[in-house]
Amino acid sequence: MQTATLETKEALVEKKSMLRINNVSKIYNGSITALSEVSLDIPEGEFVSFVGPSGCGKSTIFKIIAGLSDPTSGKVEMISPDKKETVMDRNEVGFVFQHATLLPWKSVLDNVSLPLELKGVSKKERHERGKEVLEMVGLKGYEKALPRQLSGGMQMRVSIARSLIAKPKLLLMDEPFGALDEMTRQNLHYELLKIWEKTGMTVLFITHNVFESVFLSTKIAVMSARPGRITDVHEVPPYDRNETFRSTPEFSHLVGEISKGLQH
Ligand SMILES: Nc1ncnc2c1ncn2[C@@H]1O[C@H](COP(=O)(O)OP(=O)(O)OP(=O)(O)O)[C@@H](O)[C@H]1O
Repeated sequence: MQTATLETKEALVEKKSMLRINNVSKIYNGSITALSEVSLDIPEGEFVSFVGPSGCGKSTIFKIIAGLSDPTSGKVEMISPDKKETVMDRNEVGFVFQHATLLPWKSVLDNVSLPLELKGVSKKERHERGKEVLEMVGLKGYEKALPRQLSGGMQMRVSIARSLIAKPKLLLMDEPFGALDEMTRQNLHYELLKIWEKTGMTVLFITHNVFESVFLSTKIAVMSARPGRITDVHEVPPYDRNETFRSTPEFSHLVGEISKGLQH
């Protein structure tokens, strides 16, 4: 009798798709082709980075996924894990931008709770949940602080906490660490990976930093200059995401491959 090893069994269980980008093109003002026939299938729970030159349409893809912009042709399907039908429910999508965009007059807790306030959730409930997500991003004790009293890295943590409060299934992060210094950025890499592992969310992440993409992702989509196309998709093998990984030959090899792909 043949018995499959654990790895073989796991390989046989195909991961469910969470997002299907089908032949998406986007032409702005009838003349600027930002995206040309972009297709990508993203299984549930993946961490996918998009790297590519400035202006290749990375933010445009995110806007289309979030339903903030319509594709000129093609479609994006988001498959909710909880429901049978294919849905594109904006409530299940969280967004984090490069700048924290916090309201300066509101406390950290009120900033984080804002999405629930807008939905009419009671103060007691949204503050409870706000405290939970602040703890997740390592900001317990800063509930009453104002944004100006925090460093850039801490403000970004608040922004991440705010995106988590509605428990998104899919988190879109558009160069969230681009404005931060290297040490802060690396610390946030660990925090983000912990959150990703704990929540099981699918994360899509835009970055110009190839090292960052290799460190964080399970999959990396490399894009060409305008009109943006996906030219390569790299799978990052499972590994322990710790400091040692950054100095391994596998890490350097992947960084080299992706950097080469970006030059084409
Ligand atoms: N609303 C718009 N109207 C017209 N052109 C636009 C609009 N939004 C984006 N573009 C153009 O579409 C192309 C893709 O823009 P997009 O912001 O998606 O690229 P990107 O890869 O995210 O760039 P960056 O890395 O610099 O942020 C660019 O040439 C941009 O100028």
